Amino acid sequence: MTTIRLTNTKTRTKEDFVPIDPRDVRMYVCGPTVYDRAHLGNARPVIVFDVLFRLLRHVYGADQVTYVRNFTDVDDKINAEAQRRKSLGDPRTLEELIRERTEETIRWYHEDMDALGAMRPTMEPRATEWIGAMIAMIQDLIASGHAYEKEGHVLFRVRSYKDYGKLSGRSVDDMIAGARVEVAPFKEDPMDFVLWKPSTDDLPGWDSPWGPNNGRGRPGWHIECSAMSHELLGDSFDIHGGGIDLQFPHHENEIAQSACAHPEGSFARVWMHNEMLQVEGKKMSKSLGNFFTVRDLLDKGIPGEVIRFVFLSTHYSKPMDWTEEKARQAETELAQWRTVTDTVDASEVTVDTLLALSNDLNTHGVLTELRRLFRQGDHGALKASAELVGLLTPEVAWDYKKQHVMFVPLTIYNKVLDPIAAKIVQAREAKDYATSDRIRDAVIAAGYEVKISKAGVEITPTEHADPAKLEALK
Ligand SMILES: Nc1ncnc2c1ncn2[C@@H]1O[C@H](COP(=O)(O)OP(=O)(O)OP(=O)(O)O)[C@@H](O)[C@H]1O
Ligand SMILES: [Zn+2]
Repeated sequence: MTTIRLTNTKTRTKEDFVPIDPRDVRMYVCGPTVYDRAHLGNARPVIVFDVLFRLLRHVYGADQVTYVRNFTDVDDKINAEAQRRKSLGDPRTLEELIRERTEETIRWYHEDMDALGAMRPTMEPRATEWIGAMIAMIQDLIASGHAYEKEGHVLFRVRSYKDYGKLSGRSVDDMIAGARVEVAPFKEDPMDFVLWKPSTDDLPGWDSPWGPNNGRGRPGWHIECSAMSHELLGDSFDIHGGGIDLQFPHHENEIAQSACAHPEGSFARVWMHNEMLQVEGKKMSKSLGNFFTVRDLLDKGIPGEVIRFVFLSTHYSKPMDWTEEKARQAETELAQWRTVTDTVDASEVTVDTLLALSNDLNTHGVLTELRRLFRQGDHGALKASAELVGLLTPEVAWDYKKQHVMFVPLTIYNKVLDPIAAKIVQAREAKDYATSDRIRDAVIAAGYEVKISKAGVEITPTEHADPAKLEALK
């Protein structure tokens, strides 16, 4: 059986992945807070963990892998949007408006992530459906001295958990010095974080054992993931994932809660974090306002498969940018691959594809292998290997005869252009620059742009392109 190796953030090393139970491999990934459309950065963990899900299914069997990704549907940002609608005169109750907001956001999320070819996780629990489990877990934490109630709030006593900070490699004192921890009168220690907080009558709330008004309140964000992962995956499971921005405090807090409530278990064995999609060196985020949504790109006509390809071209552990140039190149390659695999049956995933992917999800290496298969004309293997990373599948099919990313309206003249590009490369390799220049000039005269670089020769039609003039050059 293939050995998968994954970089475990907890140990900071690449480790052989050994599932607790190979017949039931279990993964939890922190999902979105459903208050608005997903931005392109939010799509990165979806694609990264979709690729891992596909690999696990390939290695252990499609029915032997459970992937849970939650929806956080209780949050101040959701309430704020509902309140905004109410203030604009919507006659419905705040509860109805909140429900409407979360429902529509979940629907959008599914539509957008489906368009990127991401498989739906096995289970997608909503926080509001698991409040009972959260309350029970908080009660256990209070009973064992790891949490306390004060003024209707319940707080986790961070100093009661000696390993706090291990995941992110920080000491509690460093964290206090460096972090934006909220100092509040109801906290014994500034590091303590909220497990439960009171709710007013007009905001979403559930009865609880804590505080006045039947303890009407709502859970803190961190306890949601600890409770839902425990309910659905048990005391110990294999992989926990999310973006690196969640490592501290969210994941640190999840670990503290789960380890203290279920000391008999090991919670997640492997922690994996994807790096950020950036815009000019900064994390793409709602709060910085430097974002565009997945839907913006799809509406521009950029195929979801192209977006997926661009993400796969950078390793998940490296920051990356979105550029139109990357999208254009991705589209060109995918169009070529789709042209040759369209009527071909998938054969077998190649050994090199599996080796690259099993090596800590080296998706860039997989693309290199796919290029090799394309060049060698091994189209059945190209299709099978591409499908393993969610490319060339029917779910993300698009009209590849039409160009989408460039704004010049054109068809892709691969069949003519490829042999001409190859001739230029051959002439240059033979140092016959007179011939390569002659062909290049003729191609330009036919209305094409020619880019020659170390990576190869790229010919793209301009709006004046006249394919008939190329026939003689073939
Ligand atoms: N720029 C980014 N690049 C990669 N992953 C990201 C980026 N921004 C958020 N994520 C990830 O998206 C997932 C959903 O996060 P969440 O719903 O908390 O995001 P958000 O609150 O909409 O984002 P923001 O960080 O923009 O406020 C998390 O796994 C998070 O790590
Ligand atoms: Zn989480």
